[in-house]
Amino acid sequence: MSRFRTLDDLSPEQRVVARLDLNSPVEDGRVQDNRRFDRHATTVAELADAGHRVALLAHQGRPGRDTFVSLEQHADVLADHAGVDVDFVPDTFGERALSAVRDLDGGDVLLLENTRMTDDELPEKEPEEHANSAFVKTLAPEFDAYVNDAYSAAHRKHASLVGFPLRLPSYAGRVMETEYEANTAIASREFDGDVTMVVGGTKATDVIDVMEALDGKVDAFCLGGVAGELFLRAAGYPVGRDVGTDLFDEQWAENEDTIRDVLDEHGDRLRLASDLAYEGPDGGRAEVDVDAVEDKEHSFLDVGAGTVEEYEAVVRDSAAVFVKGALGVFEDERFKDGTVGVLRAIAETDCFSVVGGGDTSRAIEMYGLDEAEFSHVSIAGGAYIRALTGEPLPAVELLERNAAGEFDG
Ligand SMILES: Nc1ncnc2c1ncn2[C@@H]1O[C@H](COP(=O)(O)OP(=O)(O)O)[C@@H](O)[C@H]1O
Ligand SMILES: O=C(OP(=O)(O)O)[C@H](O)COP(=O)(O)O
Repeated sequence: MSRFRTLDDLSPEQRVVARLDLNSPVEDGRVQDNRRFDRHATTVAELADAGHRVALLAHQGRPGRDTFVSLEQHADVLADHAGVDVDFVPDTFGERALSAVRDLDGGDVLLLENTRMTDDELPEKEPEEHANSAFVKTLAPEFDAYVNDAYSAAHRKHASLVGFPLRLPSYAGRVMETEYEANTAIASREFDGDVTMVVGGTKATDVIDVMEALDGKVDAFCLGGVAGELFLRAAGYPVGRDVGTDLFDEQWAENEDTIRDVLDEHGDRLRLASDLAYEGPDGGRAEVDVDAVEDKEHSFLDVGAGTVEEYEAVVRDSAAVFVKGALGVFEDERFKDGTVGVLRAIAETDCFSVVGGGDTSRAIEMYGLDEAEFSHVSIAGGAYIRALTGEPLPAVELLERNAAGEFDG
């Protein structure tokens, strides 16, 4: 059971300031719709339907990046998903914002401007310091309650995430609640059978951290992606070729010793690819057994058909499966088989399943899998990794401390 309060504990008709994570891809200045809008819409609609006056805080991008844009478009996308009007004010805690907040009636929803456009938001500081920032000190008195729904940003110690619980009664939104429960399940739940982790993607350190942290909790790790190739290299296979990328050699140089140690220590639990896929001479998918690979002759972009079968069998025998990172470059249809094959096996199996990581979970809709067949599809990347590895999430800790009465009076 969670140790924070939820929307079930919120008194009626409150003035609520709610923190969402609407941080999204931006292409040619257009914000791309994605799961984050749909998920947060549940919390927003529930707050509006209950008659609260609702002001929303969220961020987009970081200063200096192309994705650092206003939240004006986000208001419309969110409104479409939530089925309620979402007004927008291009101000976060200045006079225009305060005036719009004071004009809210019960059931109204207002999105304030990108929190990262204020100087107070981004510095990673202790909650006490953030609670004394002009941002938090100005906004907090306008509200009766703070709701944090931004699980996927909960690893950041930013003002809008850790400052308000020192000043207002605080509650987890529905996204925060469900993400927390599913993503900590590997550490907090007992499963009646084997627990499997499917780990891939591009970041070797993510994979290493997860494997080290979950050693006692996981019966089998099925490896793929760039990380899988680096483990194959440690096992003596000449794979992992950089062609115009710095995915392999740089990560190898930085992590070789750790990868070798993990392989020595946990080798009996690791499943490495027995075959790999690459672009053949005719431009189609070609495959080769890892035993037959000549010195870095190909760029491998997926695990091979034999490996997919082996991993599918492991999944079918599991009571719980957690996924972090793709097994191949699934965005290219030729190299989707590993990622999609394993996801399909999970969907068809009656196991507890969590799929995390923004990129990997995109494969679900890209290839027409039914999200409802998974126990949980996380909208978090960095926070999901931290939950899996047991690292604390500062914003969650603040909700817990608030519920424990630490800041009352
Ligand atoms: N062999 C590979 N070579 C290059 N990229 C790969 C390979 N296998 C997987 N990927 C890429 O890994 C990405 C997902 O990696 P990552 O960012 O670590 O995971 P997530 O976003 O799910 O947390 C996918 O977009 C995929 O294209
Ligand atoms: O998208 C986010 O994290 P993610 O890329 O790890 O999923 C969060 O909104 C945090 O954003 P940040 O990594 O710019 O602090």
